[in-house]
Amino acid sequence: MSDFATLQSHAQRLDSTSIASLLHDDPARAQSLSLRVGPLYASFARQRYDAPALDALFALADAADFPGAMRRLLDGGTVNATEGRAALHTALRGDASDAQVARECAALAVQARTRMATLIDALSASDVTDIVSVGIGGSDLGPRLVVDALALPGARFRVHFLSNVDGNAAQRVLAGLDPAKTAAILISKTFSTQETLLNGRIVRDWLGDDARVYGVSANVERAAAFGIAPGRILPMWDWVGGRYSLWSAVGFPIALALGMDRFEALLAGAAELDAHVASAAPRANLAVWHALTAIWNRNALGLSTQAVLPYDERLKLLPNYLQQLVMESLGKSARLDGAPLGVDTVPVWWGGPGTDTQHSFFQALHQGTQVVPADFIGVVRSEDGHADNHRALLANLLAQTEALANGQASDDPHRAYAGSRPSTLLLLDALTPQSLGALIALYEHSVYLQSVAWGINAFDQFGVELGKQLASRLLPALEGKGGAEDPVTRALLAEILARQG
Ligand SMILES: O=P(O)(O)OC[C@H]1O[C@](O)(CO)[C@@H](O)[C@@H]1O
Repeated sequence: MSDFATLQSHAQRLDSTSIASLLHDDPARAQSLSLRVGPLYASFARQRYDAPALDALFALADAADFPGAMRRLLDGGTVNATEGRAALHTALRGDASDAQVARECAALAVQARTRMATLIDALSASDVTDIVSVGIGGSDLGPRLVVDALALPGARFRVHFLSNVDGNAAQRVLAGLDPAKTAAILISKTFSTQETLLNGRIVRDWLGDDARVYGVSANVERAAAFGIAPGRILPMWDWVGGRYSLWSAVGFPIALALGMDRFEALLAGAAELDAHVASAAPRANLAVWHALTAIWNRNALGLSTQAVLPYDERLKLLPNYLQQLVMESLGKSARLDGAPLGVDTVPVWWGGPGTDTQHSFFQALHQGTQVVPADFIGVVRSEDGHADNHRALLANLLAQTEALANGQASDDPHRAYAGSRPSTLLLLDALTPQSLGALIALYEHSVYLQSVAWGINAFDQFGVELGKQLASRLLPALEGKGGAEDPVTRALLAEILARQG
Protein backbone atom coordinates (compact mmCIF):
# COMPACT_ATOMS: atom_id res chain seq x y z
CA MET A 1 0.00 0.00 0.00
CA SER A 2 1.37 3.48 -0.88
CA ASP A 3 2.01 5.95 1.93
CA PHE A 4 -0.99 7.97 0.79
CA ALA A 5 -3.26 4.90 0.69
CA THR A 6 -2.14 4.12 4.25
CA LEU A 7 -3.13 7.63 5.30
CA GLN A 8 -6.52 7.17 3.66
CA SER A 9 -7.08 3.91 5.53
CA HIS A 10 -6.41 5.78 8.79
CA ALA A 11 -8.87 8.46 7.74
CA GLN A 12 -11.49 5.76 7.12
CA ARG A 13 -10.78 4.24 10.53
CA LEU A 14 -11.31 7.67 12.08
CA ASP A 15 -14.36 8.43 9.98
CA SER A 16 -16.78 8.54 12.89
CA THR A 17 -14.25 9.79 15.44
CA SER A 18 -14.73 13.43 16.32
CA ILE A 19 -12.05 15.86 17.40
CA ALA A 20 -13.92 16.19 20.71
CA SER A 21 -13.71 12.44 21.31
CA LEU A 22 -10.00 12.38 20.41
CA LEU A 23 -9.50 15.03 23.11
CA HIS A 24 -11.75 13.20 25.53
CA ASP A 25 -9.82 9.94 25.09
CA ASP A 26 -6.45 11.64 25.33
CA PRO A 27 -6.60 14.88 27.33
CA ALA A 28 -2.78 15.07 27.19
CA ARG A 29 -3.11 15.89 23.48
CA ALA A 30 -3.26 19.57 24.34
CA GLN A 31 0.36 19.29 25.48
CA SER A 32 1.68 16.40 23.42
CA LEU A 33 0.50 17.87 20.11
CA SER A 34 1.99 21.30 20.72
CA LEU A 35 5.45 22.71 20.12
CA ARG A 36 7.32 25.89 20.96
CA VAL A 37 10.10 27.27 18.77
CA GLY A 38 11.51 30.65 19.79
CA PRO A 39 8.65 33.18 19.67
CA LEU A 40 6.19 30.70 18.10
CA TYR A 41 3.87 28.28 19.87
CA ALA A 42 1.86 25.84 17.76
CA SER A 43 -1.01 23.59 18.80
CA PHE A 44 -2.06 20.75 16.51
CA ALA A 45 -4.32 19.24 19.21
CA ARG A 46 -7.46 20.16 17.25
CA GLN A 47 -6.48 18.31 14.10
CA ARG A 48 -8.46 15.16 13.34
CA TYR A 49 -5.63 12.62 13.64
CA ASP A 50 -4.65 10.18 16.39
CA ALA A 51 -1.39 8.49 17.37
CA PRO A 52 -1.50 5.68 14.74
CA ALA A 53 -2.38 8.20 12.01
CA LEU A 54 0.50 10.39 13.15
CA ASP A 55 2.81 7.35 13.03
CA ALA A 56 1.77 6.86 9.40
CA LEU A 57 2.42 10.54 8.66
CA PHE A 58 5.88 10.45 10.21
CA ALA A 59 6.58 7.20 8.29
CA LEU A 60 5.76 9.14 5.12
CA ALA A 61 8.19 11.86 6.20
CA ASP A 62 10.85 9.17 6.75
CA ALA A 63 10.19 7.57 3.38
CA ALA A 64 10.46 10.96 1.68
CA ASP A 65 13.65 11.69 3.68
CA PHE A 66 12.58 15.09 4.97
CA PRO A 67 15.91 15.71 6.78
CA GLY A 68 17.90 14.90 3.62
CA ALA A 69 15.60 17.12 1.54
CA MET A 70 16.04 19.98 4.00
CA ARG A 71 19.84 19.59 3.79
CA ARG A 72 19.66 19.70 -0.01
CA LEU A 73 17.71 22.96 0.17
CA LEU A 74 20.04 24.61 2.68
CA ASP A 75 23.21 23.37 0.98
CA GLY A 76 22.25 24.77 -2.40
CA GLY A 77 21.29 21.50 -4.12
CA THR A 78 19.37 21.74 -7.38
CA VAL A 79 15.95 21.63 -5.70
CA ASN A 80 14.46 23.64 -8.58
CA ALA A 81 15.14 20.76 -10.95
CA THR A 82 12.94 21.89 -13.86
CA GLU A 83 14.98 25.10 -14.08
CA GLY A 84 18.28 23.54 -12.98
CA ARG A 85 18.76 25.85 -9.99
CA ALA A 86 19.15 26.02 -6.24
CA ALA A 87 16.63 27.87 -4.08
CA LEU A 88 18.89 29.51 -1.54
CA HIS A 89 16.57 32.00 0.17
CA THR A 90 17.90 30.67 3.49
CA ALA A 91 21.38 31.99 2.56
CA LEU A 92 19.88 35.49 2.43
CA ARG A 93 19.26 35.49 6.15
CA GLY A 94 21.79 33.35 7.97
CA ASP A 95 24.29 30.55 7.92
CA ALA A 96 22.21 27.39 8.13
CA SER A 97 24.72 25.69 5.83
CA ASP A 98 28.50 25.29 5.62
CA ALA A 99 28.29 24.36 1.96
CA GLN A 100 30.59 26.50 -0.19
CA VAL A 101 27.82 27.66 -2.53
CA ALA A 102 25.56 28.66 0.38
CA ARG A 103 28.42 30.60 1.97
CA GLU A 104 29.15 32.41 -1.30
CA CYS A 105 25.50 33.31 -1.71
CA ALA A 106 25.29 34.52 1.90
CA ALA A 107 28.31 36.77 1.23
CA LEU A 108 26.58 38.26 -1.84
CA ALA A 109 23.50 38.93 0.28
CA VAL A 110 25.57 40.73 2.92
CA GLN A 111 27.19 42.89 0.20
CA ALA A 112 23.76 43.76 -1.17
CA ARG A 113 22.54 44.76 2.30
CA THR A 114 25.58 46.98 2.75
CA ARG A 115 24.75 48.76 -0.51
CA MET A 116 21.12 48.96 0.54
CA ALA A 117 22.09 50.63 3.83
CA THR A 118 24.20 53.18 1.93
CA LEU A 119 21.29 54.04 -0.37
CA ILE A 120 18.98 54.37 2.65
CA ASP A 121 21.45 56.73 4.34
CA ALA A 122 21.57 58.89 1.22
CA LEU A 123 17.78 58.96 0.93
CA SER A 124 17.48 59.76 4.64
CA ALA A 125 19.70 62.78 4.12
CA SER A 126 17.50 63.99 1.24
CA ASP A 127 14.06 65.66 1.12
CA VAL A 128 12.36 62.41 0.18
CA THR A 129 9.46 61.50 2.46
CA ASP A 130 7.57 58.95 0.37
CA ILE A 131 8.61 55.83 -1.51
CA VAL A 132 6.55 54.14 -4.24
CA SER A 133 7.47 50.48 -4.59
CA VAL A 134 6.52 49.15 -8.02
CA GLY A 135 6.43 45.37 -8.45
CA ILE A 136 4.02 42.47 -8.57
CA GLY A 137 3.69 38.93 -7.19
CA GLY A 138 6.86 37.95 -5.35
CA SER A 139 8.25 41.42 -6.01
CA ASP A 140 5.38 42.98 -4.08
CA LEU A 141 3.45 40.72 -1.72
CA GLY A 142 6.23 40.04 0.80
CA PRO A 143 7.39 43.65 1.24
CA ARG A 144 3.76 44.80 1.27
CA LEU A 145 2.89 42.32 4.04
CA VAL A 146 5.88 43.15 6.22
CA VAL A 147 5.57 46.92 5.82
CA ASP A 148 1.85 46.78 6.60
CA ALA A 149 2.53 44.61 9.64
CA LEU A 150 5.50 46.36 11.14
CA ALA A 151 5.87 49.95 9.93
CA LEU A 152 5.55 52.34 12.85
CA PRO A 153 3.79 55.70 12.80
CA GLY A 154 6.23 58.55 12.36
CA ALA A 155 8.75 56.46 10.44
CA ARG A 156 11.28 58.35 8.30
CA PHE A 157 9.63 57.16 5.06
CA ARG A 158 6.06 56.36 4.10
CA VAL A 159 6.13 53.40 1.71
CA HIS A 160 3.36 52.85 -0.86
CA PHE A 161 2.90 49.84 -3.12
CA LEU A 162 1.83 49.76 -6.75
CA SER A 163 1.27 46.39 -8.41
CA ASN A 164 -1.87 46.18 -10.54
CA VAL A 165 -1.58 47.13 -14.21
CA ASP A 166 -5.00 48.79 -13.87
CA GLY A 167 -4.27 52.51 -14.24
CA ASN A 168 -6.64 53.22 -11.37
CA ALA A 169 -4.03 51.69 -9.07
CA ALA A 170 -1.35 54.16 -10.20
CA GLN A 171 -3.79 57.03 -9.98
CA ARG A 172 -4.75 56.12 -6.42
CA VAL A 173 -1.20 55.56 -5.20
CA LEU A 174 0.16 58.79 -6.66
CA ALA A 175 -2.77 60.97 -5.61
CA GLY A 176 -1.69 63.14 -2.71
CA LEU A 177 2.04 62.47 -3.15
CA ASP A 178 4.49 65.22 -4.03
CA PRO A 179 6.77 64.21 -6.94
CA ALA A 180 9.54 66.40 -5.55
CA LYS A 181 9.54 64.45 -2.28
CA THR A 182 8.98 60.95 -3.65
CA ALA A 183 11.38 58.24 -4.79
CA ALA A 184 10.44 55.06 -6.68
CA ILE A 185 11.80 51.54 -6.51
CA LEU A 186 11.11 49.26 -9.45
CA ILE A 187 11.37 45.67 -8.26
CA SER A 188 11.42 42.93 -10.86
CA LYS A 189 13.61 39.85 -10.87
CA THR A 190 13.33 39.60 -14.67
CA PHE A 191 12.71 43.28 -15.41
CA SER A 192 10.39 42.09 -18.14
CA THR A 193 7.10 41.94 -16.25
CA GLN A 194 4.48 43.89 -18.18
CA GLU A 195 2.69 45.33 -15.15
CA THR A 196 5.87 46.58 -13.50
CA LEU A 197 7.28 48.12 -16.68
CA LEU A 198 4.05 49.95 -17.49
CA ASN A 199 3.60 51.20 -13.93
CA GLY A 200 7.31 52.00 -13.72
CA ARG A 201 7.01 54.28 -16.75
CA ILE A 202 4.00 56.04 -15.24
CA VAL A 203 5.84 56.68 -11.98
CA ARG A 204 9.11 57.69 -13.67
CA ASP A 205 7.28 60.19 -15.88
CA TRP A 206 5.29 61.52 -12.91
CA LEU A 207 8.52 61.98 -10.88
CA GLY A 208 10.13 63.80 -13.79
CA ASP A 209 13.54 62.95 -12.36
CA ASP A 210 15.41 59.72 -13.08
CA ALA A 211 17.72 60.38 -10.14
CA ARG A 212 15.02 59.24 -7.74
CA VAL A 213 14.30 55.95 -9.50
CA TYR A 214 15.88 52.85 -7.97
CA GLY A 215 15.82 49.27 -9.21
CA VAL A 216 16.06 45.76 -7.79
CA SER A 217 16.64 43.08 -10.38
CA ALA A 218 18.58 40.01 -11.44
CA ASN A 219 18.71 41.59 -14.89
CA VAL A 220 20.85 44.68 -14.36
CA GLU A 221 21.16 45.27 -18.13
CA ARG A 222 17.42 45.58 -18.59
CA ALA A 223 17.07 47.78 -15.50
CA ALA A 224 19.85 50.01 -16.83
CA ALA A 225 18.21 50.09 -20.28
CA PHE A 226 15.08 51.37 -18.53
CA GLY A 227 17.17 54.36 -17.47
CA ILE A 228 18.15 53.45 -13.91
CA ALA A 229 21.76 54.29 -13.08
CA PRO A 230 23.77 51.15 -12.14
CA GLY A 231 24.62 52.68 -8.75
CA ARG A 232 20.91 52.70 -7.90
CA ILE A 233 20.27 49.09 -8.95
CA LEU A 234 20.38 46.47 -6.20
CA PRO A 235 20.93 42.83 -7.18
CA MET A 236 18.69 39.76 -7.25
CA TRP A 237 19.87 36.33 -8.28
CA ASP A 238 18.45 33.36 -10.13
CA TRP A 239 18.98 31.23 -7.00
CA VAL A 240 16.20 33.13 -5.21
CA GLY A 241 12.60 32.50 -6.25
CA GLY A 242 10.40 35.61 -6.48
CA ARG A 243 7.98 34.46 -3.79
CA TYR A 244 10.91 33.63 -1.47
CA SER A 245 12.71 36.91 -2.05
CA LEU A 246 11.58 39.39 0.60
CA TRP A 247 14.81 38.64 2.50
CA SER A 248 16.91 39.95 -0.41
CA ALA A 249 17.12 43.47 -1.84
CA VAL A 250 13.47 42.91 -2.78
CA GLY A 251 13.08 43.87 0.89
CA PHE A 252 14.46 47.38 0.14
CA PRO A 253 10.99 48.89 0.83
CA ILE A 254 10.91 46.98 4.12
CA ALA A 255 14.29 48.35 5.16
CA LEU A 256 13.17 51.87 4.21
CA ALA A 257 9.93 51.58 6.18
CA LEU A 258 11.33 49.79 9.24
CA GLY A 259 14.97 50.84 9.27
CA MET A 260 17.92 48.58 8.58
CA ASP A 261 18.10 47.25 12.16
CA ARG A 262 14.54 45.93 12.12
CA PHE A 263 15.04 44.48 8.64
CA GLU A 264 18.06 42.59 10.00
CA ALA A 265 15.91 41.43 12.93
CA LEU A 266 13.33 40.06 10.49
CA LEU A 267 16.11 38.06 8.81
CA ALA A 268 17.39 36.88 12.20
CA GLY A 269 13.94 35.58 13.13
CA ALA A 270 13.77 33.60 9.90
CA ALA A 271 17.32 32.32 10.41
CA GLU A 272 16.35 31.07 13.86
CA LEU A 273 13.53 29.07 12.33
CA ASP A 274 15.91 27.78 9.62
CA ALA A 275 18.29 26.54 12.31
CA HIS A 276 15.43 24.79 14.09
CA VAL A 277 14.12 23.13 10.93
CA ALA A 278 17.63 22.04 9.94
CA SER A 279 18.43 20.39 13.25
CA ALA A 280 15.26 19.29 15.06
CA ALA A 281 14.22 15.65 14.80
CA PRO A 282 11.03 15.19 12.73
CA ARG A 283 8.79 14.71 15.79
CA ALA A 284 10.14 17.92 17.34
CA ASN A 285 10.21 19.87 14.10
CA LEU A 286 7.58 22.56 13.66
CA ALA A 287 7.80 22.72 9.85
CA VAL A 288 7.49 18.93 9.63
CA TRP A 289 4.35 18.99 11.82
CA HIS A 290 2.86 21.80 9.77
CA ALA A 291 3.62 20.09 6.45
CA LEU A 292 2.35 16.68 7.58
CA THR A 293 -0.85 18.27 8.86
CA ALA A 294 -1.41 19.83 5.44
CA ILE A 295 -0.81 16.43 3.79
CA TRP A 296 -3.25 14.79 6.22
CA ASN A 297 -6.02 17.28 5.55
CA ARG A 298 -5.51 17.19 1.79
CA ASN A 299 -4.69 13.56 1.05
CA ALA A 300 -6.30 11.63 3.92
CA LEU A 301 -9.37 13.74 4.70
CA GLY A 302 -9.68 15.02 1.11
CA LEU A 303 -10.26 18.64 2.14
CA SER A 304 -9.91 20.93 -0.85
CA THR A 305 -9.59 24.37 0.71
CA GLN A 306 -7.54 25.80 3.58
CA ALA A 307 -8.29 28.97 5.48
CA VAL A 308 -5.72 31.22 7.12
CA LEU A 309 -7.17 33.46 9.80
CA PRO A 310 -4.82 35.92 11.48
CA TYR A 311 -6.38 37.44 14.59
CA ASP A 312 -4.33 40.59 14.26
CA GLU A 313 -5.14 43.55 12.04
CA ARG A 314 -1.46 43.99 11.25
CA LEU A 315 -1.40 40.55 9.62
CA LYS A 316 -4.40 41.19 7.39
CA LEU A 317 -2.27 40.77 4.26
CA LEU A 318 -0.92 37.39 5.35
CA PRO A 319 -3.62 35.43 3.46
CA ASN A 320 -2.73 37.26 0.20
CA TYR A 321 0.94 36.60 0.77
CA LEU A 322 0.39 32.92 1.56
CA GLN A 323 -1.86 32.47 -1.45
CA GLN A 324 1.13 33.13 -3.67
CA LEU A 325 3.68 31.32 -1.53
CA VAL A 326 1.60 28.18 -1.20
CA MET A 327 -0.44 28.05 -4.39
CA GLU A 328 2.27 29.17 -6.84
CA SER A 329 4.66 26.71 -5.19
CA LEU A 330 2.38 23.69 -4.84
CA GLY A 331 -0.22 24.15 -7.57
CA LYS A 332 1.32 21.39 -9.69
CA SER A 333 0.04 18.18 -11.26
CA ALA A 334 3.27 16.63 -12.56
CA ARG A 335 5.90 14.90 -10.47
CA LEU A 336 9.54 15.98 -10.81
CA ASP A 337 10.09 13.14 -13.31
CA GLY A 338 7.11 14.34 -15.35
CA ALA A 339 4.80 11.49 -14.32
CA PRO A 340 1.26 12.37 -13.27
CA LEU A 341 0.93 12.69 -9.53
CA GLY A 342 -1.91 10.37 -8.69
CA VAL A 343 -2.72 12.34 -5.52
CA ASP A 344 -4.12 15.79 -4.96
CA THR A 345 -1.77 18.68 -4.27
CA VAL A 346 -2.44 22.14 -2.97
CA PRO A 347 -5.88 23.08 -1.68
CA VAL A 348 -7.27 26.55 -2.38
CA TRP A 349 -5.86 28.93 0.25
CA TRP A 350 -8.01 31.82 1.34
CA GLY A 351 -8.83 33.78 4.45
CA GLY A 352 -8.86 37.12 6.18
CA PRO A 353 -8.41 38.73 9.56
CA GLY A 354 -10.43 37.90 12.65
CA THR A 355 -12.65 39.14 14.05
CA ASP A 356 -13.97 40.75 10.82
CA THR A 357 -14.26 37.40 9.09
CA GLN A 358 -16.42 36.01 11.92
CA HIS A 359 -19.09 38.36 10.62
CA SER A 360 -18.67 37.39 6.99
CA PHE A 361 -17.79 33.81 6.07
CA PHE A 362 -17.55 32.01 9.44
CA GLN A 363 -21.16 30.83 9.12
CA ALA A 364 -19.96 28.49 6.36
CA LEU A 365 -17.00 27.32 8.45
CA HIS A 366 -19.34 26.31 11.28
CA GLN A 367 -22.34 24.92 9.42
CA GLY A 368 -21.46 24.65 5.72
CA THR A 369 -21.30 21.26 4.02
CA GLN A 370 -17.60 21.59 3.26
CA VAL A 371 -15.14 21.12 6.09
CA VAL A 372 -12.45 23.82 5.87
CA PRO A 373 -9.30 23.29 7.92
CA ALA A 374 -7.92 26.56 9.25
CA ASP A 375 -4.68 28.02 10.51
CA PHE A 376 -5.59 30.50 13.23
CA ILE A 377 -2.82 32.93 14.12
CA GLY A 378 -2.84 34.98 17.30
CA VAL A 379 -0.52 37.42 19.06
CA VAL A 380 -0.24 37.05 22.83
CA ARG A 381 0.96 40.52 23.78
CA SER A 382 -0.16 43.68 22.09
CA GLU A 383 1.34 47.11 22.49
CA ASP A 384 -1.60 48.99 20.99
CA GLY A 385 -2.67 50.42 24.35
CA HIS A 386 -6.18 48.95 24.12
CA ALA A 387 -6.03 46.04 26.55
CA ASP A 388 -9.81 45.49 26.56
CA ASN A 389 -9.85 45.12 22.80
CA HIS A 390 -6.92 42.74 22.88
CA ARG A 391 -8.60 40.53 25.46
CA ALA A 392 -11.72 40.49 23.28
CA LEU A 393 -9.62 39.57 20.25
CA LEU A 394 -7.99 36.65 22.07
CA ALA A 395 -11.29 35.51 23.57
CA ASN A 396 -12.78 35.35 20.09
CA LEU A 397 -9.78 33.48 18.74
CA LEU A 398 -9.98 30.85 21.47
CA ALA A 399 -13.75 30.62 21.21
CA GLN A 400 -13.78 30.06 17.46
CA THR A 401 -11.22 27.26 17.49
CA GLU A 402 -13.12 25.58 20.34
CA ALA A 403 -16.52 25.98 18.65
CA LEU A 404 -15.22 24.63 15.34
CA ALA A 405 -13.65 21.61 17.02
CA ASN A 406 -16.29 20.69 19.58
CA GLY A 407 -19.50 21.89 17.95
CA GLN A 408 -22.75 21.75 19.87
CA ALA A 409 -25.63 19.32 19.58
CA SER A 410 -29.20 20.56 19.20
CA ASP A 411 -32.57 19.00 18.43
CA ASP A 412 -33.02 21.82 15.97
CA PRO A 413 -30.86 21.06 12.91
CA HIS A 414 -30.67 24.79 12.12
CA ARG A 415 -29.07 25.43 15.48
CA ALA A 416 -26.77 22.39 15.59
CA TYR A 417 -23.00 22.64 15.14
CA ALA A 418 -21.44 19.43 13.84
CA GLY A 419 -17.98 20.32 15.12
CA SER A 420 -14.91 18.26 14.16
CA ARG A 421 -13.68 21.13 12.00
CA PRO A 422 -9.89 20.96 12.28
CA SER A 423 -7.61 23.87 13.03
CA THR A 424 -4.03 24.62 13.94
CA LEU A 425 -3.35 27.49 16.32
CA LEU A 426 -0.13 29.44 15.90
CA LEU A 427 0.61 31.92 18.69
CA LEU A 428 3.27 34.61 18.45
CA ASP A 429 4.49 36.01 21.77
CA ALA A 430 4.37 39.49 20.19
CA LEU A 431 4.37 40.77 16.64
CA THR A 432 7.97 41.79 16.09
CA PRO A 433 10.34 41.62 13.14
CA GLN A 434 11.79 38.42 14.67
CA SER A 435 8.50 36.65 15.19
CA LEU A 436 7.15 37.63 11.76
CA GLY A 437 10.39 36.44 10.15
CA ALA A 438 10.03 33.12 11.95
CA LEU A 439 6.37 32.77 10.97
CA ILE A 440 7.03 33.40 7.27
CA ALA A 441 10.01 31.04 7.29
CA LEU A 442 7.83 28.37 8.90
CA TYR A 443 5.38 28.57 6.00
CA GLU A 444 8.23 28.52 3.46
CA HIS A 445 9.66 25.33 4.95
CA SER A 446 6.27 23.70 5.34
CA VAL A 447 5.60 24.38 1.65
CA TYR A 448 8.94 22.88 0.65
CA LEU A 449 8.38 19.75 2.75
CA GLN A 450 4.91 19.29 1.27
CA SER A 451 6.49 19.47 -2.19
CA VAL A 452 9.00 16.81 -1.13
CA ALA A 453 6.20 14.52 0.08
CA TRP A 454 4.39 14.97 -3.23
CA GLY A 455 7.56 14.73 -5.35
CA ILE A 456 6.91 18.06 -7.09
CA ASN A 457 8.97 21.19 -7.69
CA ALA A 458 8.00 24.01 -5.31
CA PHE A 459 10.19 26.55 -7.10
CA ASP A 460 8.94 26.85 -10.67
CA GLN A 461 5.70 28.47 -11.88
CA PHE A 462 5.24 27.57 -15.54
CA GLY A 463 1.49 27.67 -14.97
CA VAL A 464 1.48 31.47 -15.02
CA GLU A 465 3.16 31.77 -18.44
CA LEU A 466 0.43 30.84 -20.92
CA GLY A 467 -1.94 33.61 -19.89
CA LYS A 468 0.90 36.17 -20.02
CA GLN A 469 1.84 35.07 -23.56
CA LEU A 470 -1.76 35.26 -24.74
CA ALA A 471 -2.16 38.72 -23.20
CA SER A 472 0.84 40.09 -25.07
CA ARG A 473 -0.48 38.60 -28.34
CA LEU A 474 -3.87 40.21 -27.72
CA LEU A 475 -2.50 43.69 -26.99
CA PRO A 476 -2.40 44.76 -30.68
CA ALA A 477 -5.94 43.46 -31.16
CA LEU A 478 -7.11 45.90 -28.50
CA GLU A 479 -5.74 48.68 -30.68
CA GLY A 480 -7.74 47.28 -33.57
CA LYS A 481 -4.67 45.69 -35.18
CA GLY A 482 -5.27 42.07 -36.07
CA GLY A 483 -7.68 39.73 -34.39
CA ALA A 484 -7.80 36.66 -32.23
CA GLU A 485 -7.79 33.02 -33.28
CA ASP A 486 -10.18 31.85 -30.60
CA PRO A 487 -13.81 32.49 -31.65
CA VAL A 488 -14.98 33.45 -28.16
CA THR A 489 -12.10 35.88 -27.67
CA ARG A 490 -12.82 37.25 -31.17
CA ALA A 491 -16.45 37.93 -30.25
CA LEU A 492 -15.45 39.51 -26.95
CA LEU A 493 -12.90 41.74 -28.66
CA ALA A 494 -15.53 42.89 -31.13
CA GLU A 495 -17.88 43.70 -28.25
CA ILE A 496 -15.19 45.64 -26.34
CA LEU A 497 -14.02 47.60 -29.39
CA ALA A 498 -17.59 48.47 -30.38
CA ARG A 499 -18.44 49.69 -26.87
CA GLN A 500 -15.22 51.71 -26.57
CA GLY A 501 -16.39 53.62 -29.63
O1 LIG B 1 9.89 39.88 -10.31
P1 LIG B 1 9.28 39.72 -11.64
O2 LIG B 1 10.22 39.11 -12.63
O3 LIG B 1 8.72 41.02 -12.14
O4 LIG B 1 8.08 38.70 -11.53
C1 LIG B 1 6.96 38.99 -10.75
C2 LIG B 1 6.15 37.77 -10.45
O5 LIG B 1 5.66 37.17 -11.64
C3 LIG B 1 5.63 35.75 -11.49
O6 LIG B 1 6.59 35.19 -12.30
C4 LIG B 1 4.34 35.15 -11.91
O7 LIG B 1 3.23 35.85 -11.55
C5 LIG B 1 5.93 35.54 -10.01
O8 LIG B 1 6.44 34.30 -9.74
C6 LIG B 1 6.87 36.66 -9.76
O9 LIG B 1 7.06 36.85 -8.40
